[in-house]
Amino acid sequence: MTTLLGCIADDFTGATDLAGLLARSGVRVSLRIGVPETPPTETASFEVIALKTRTAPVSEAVAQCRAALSWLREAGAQRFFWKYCSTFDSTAEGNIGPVAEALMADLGVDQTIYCPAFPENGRSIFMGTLFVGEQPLAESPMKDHPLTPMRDSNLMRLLAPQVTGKTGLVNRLTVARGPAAIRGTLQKLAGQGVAHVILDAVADEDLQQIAAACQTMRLLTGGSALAMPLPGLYAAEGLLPQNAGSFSTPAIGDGAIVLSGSCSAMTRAQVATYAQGAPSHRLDPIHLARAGTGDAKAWLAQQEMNAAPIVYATAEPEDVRAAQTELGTEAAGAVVEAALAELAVLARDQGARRFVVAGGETSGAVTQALGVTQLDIGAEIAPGVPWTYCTSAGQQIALALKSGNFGTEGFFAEALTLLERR
Ligand SMILES: Nc1ncnc2c1ncn2[C@@H]1O[C@H](COP(=O)(O)OP(=O)(O)O)[C@@H](O)[C@H]1O
Ligand SMILES: O=C(O)[C@@H](O)C(=O)COP(=O)(O)O
Repeated sequence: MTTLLGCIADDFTGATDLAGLLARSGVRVSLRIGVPETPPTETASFEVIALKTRTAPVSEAVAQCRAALSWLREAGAQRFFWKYCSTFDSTAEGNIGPVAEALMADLGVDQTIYCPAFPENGRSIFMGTLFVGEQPLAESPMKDHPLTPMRDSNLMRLLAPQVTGKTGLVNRLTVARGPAAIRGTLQKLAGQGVAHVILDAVADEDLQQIAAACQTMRLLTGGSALAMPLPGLYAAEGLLPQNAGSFSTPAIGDGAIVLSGSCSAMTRAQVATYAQGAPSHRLDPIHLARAGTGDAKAWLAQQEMNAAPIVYATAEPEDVRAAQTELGTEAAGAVVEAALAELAVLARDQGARRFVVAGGETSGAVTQALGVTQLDIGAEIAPGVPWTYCTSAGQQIALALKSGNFGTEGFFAEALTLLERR
């Protein structure tokens, strides 16, 4: 099937979030892990390529995203979506802006839009300022993120240093006036040479108006919620074939494991809740760096996968800072990611078939270690977190890749229960 929308996501939880929101429309969404090594053959109307580029060096992120774009164009896509985090997670150099500029250059477009708003999960944008719930981004727990601490809430100030072109804003007052007003302002800004336009959105209705105004643009950028209206809009354009449809859920074995490398406020609460009722093992990055994974592997070997144990490195901000001071930020993250990836493979070999993974970088490491290349999208557990299905070493498995900030306190148990009921 010819691909209508080709999407590139900068991390794995972001990719499943996007795929899940597109799949709400009932269309089949295919998610590839990394840029496929073979040319596109059996493609879906909506293709998402998951990359692990959020904190990669700029040149590497740009090269991977351009390769993904090229594969998606080969699959027939004419329109593209660059998905990044609803909290605009990025470093001072990128990679949101540099990737957008590279994709624009490859597609020959002069302007694109940026809208990370995800109202259902409390992310809204007003006058260019990004809010998490009622707090400006830089006052939210995102200020303490281990890899991308967000210390400014103004999207124009965050984006401007990441791009070479001019930045501008379509504010909420214009967005509320609907697609014609939005298009008019975008054209006016284009006349002033503004290439990178941030759009305010505080509710799903705003995103619907923005998507309707911009659905024919070759490149859109933003959070998953901006893409959610696109299948409906494409159907109204007569672009969606009748048989674009869905996929049937496979049977999955009972063994389960929860792996958490996210240190977000929500994940900390989720780990504390789940660990009260399940076997748990905490990973300490300093111990891992000195002594390796021997203790963790020995603990795991004694666990029944039917008891759905949890292994976590999730820690309070002061403990994360202590590990980073001792090991360096990158090395502290890497040692945890490598340990959780190794344990995921051992758990699979011990019979785990359902994997709940918390954290975007963590999910990338685990999914890659499990040798997964493609995911089908199933039921949504919480807004932006679907169950996904794939094979690993010849076994049918299910993965729930949870963004650090998503879900409520009972998420881990809820995820496993939802799968049991199906
Ligand atoms: N105790 C810890 N100390 C330092 N870094 C940690 C610790 N626990 C996890 N990390 C690292 O923090 C990062 C969390 O990022 P990620 O998995 O993307 O979570 P989130 O989805 O919350 O952003 C990962 O690189 C992880 O390995
Ligand atoms: O847009 C979002 O918030 C998520 O889809 C996302 O990108 C998740 O990133 P992590 O919080 O790093 O898991």
